[in-house]
Amino acid sequence: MADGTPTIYDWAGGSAALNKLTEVFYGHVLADPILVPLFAGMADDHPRHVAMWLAEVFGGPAGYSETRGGHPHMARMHLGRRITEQQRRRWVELLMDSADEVGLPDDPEFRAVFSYYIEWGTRMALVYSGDNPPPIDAAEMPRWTWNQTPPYQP
Ligand code: HEM
Repeated sequence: MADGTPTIYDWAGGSAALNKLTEVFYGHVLADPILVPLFAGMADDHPRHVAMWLAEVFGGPAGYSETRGGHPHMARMHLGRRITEQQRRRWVELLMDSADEVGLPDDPEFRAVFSYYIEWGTRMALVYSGDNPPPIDAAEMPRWTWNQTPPYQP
């Protein structure tokens, strides 16, 4: 960032860390009875695309917008999937477990901002997946910054 504060992407460990996270996470998703009905047919490169998305949201390279269709494509991928609250909760739970498993930073500031995005993003995915999705092109790519919890750098 301009003032020298690392981006959330950098703090997380960059693309290598996010790819590791999504690889491990979707492994758990495919083994989960509540989530597998939604993901059984997912593309092999789905974990890599979600890692690209997260990188961009958290202040890293804009690869998802440049090569994958940006926010409209992401939103469209959730249309009509009828995600339930139980599935959303499990998705969050498995992602947080995976964050621990792959050793994402566990300082309170990083985890707070990470959870903030994941809570919002999963609720948006549920909204897009339901009966009255918002217009696909109305939203911009979300960009998450530290806000109230800048990293603690002694
Ligand atoms: C912060 C939360 C979320 C993020 C960042 C996210 C991200 C994404 C992205 C980027 C794609 C498109 C990948 C591509 O470009 O091909 C996608 C697709 C998909 N998402 Fe999400 N998602 C979120 C929440 C959820 C939740 C809560 C569910 C269900 C419980 C879900 C189910 C799916 C499914 C089934 C697909 C299609 C997978 C495939 O067939 O390849 N997503 N998601």
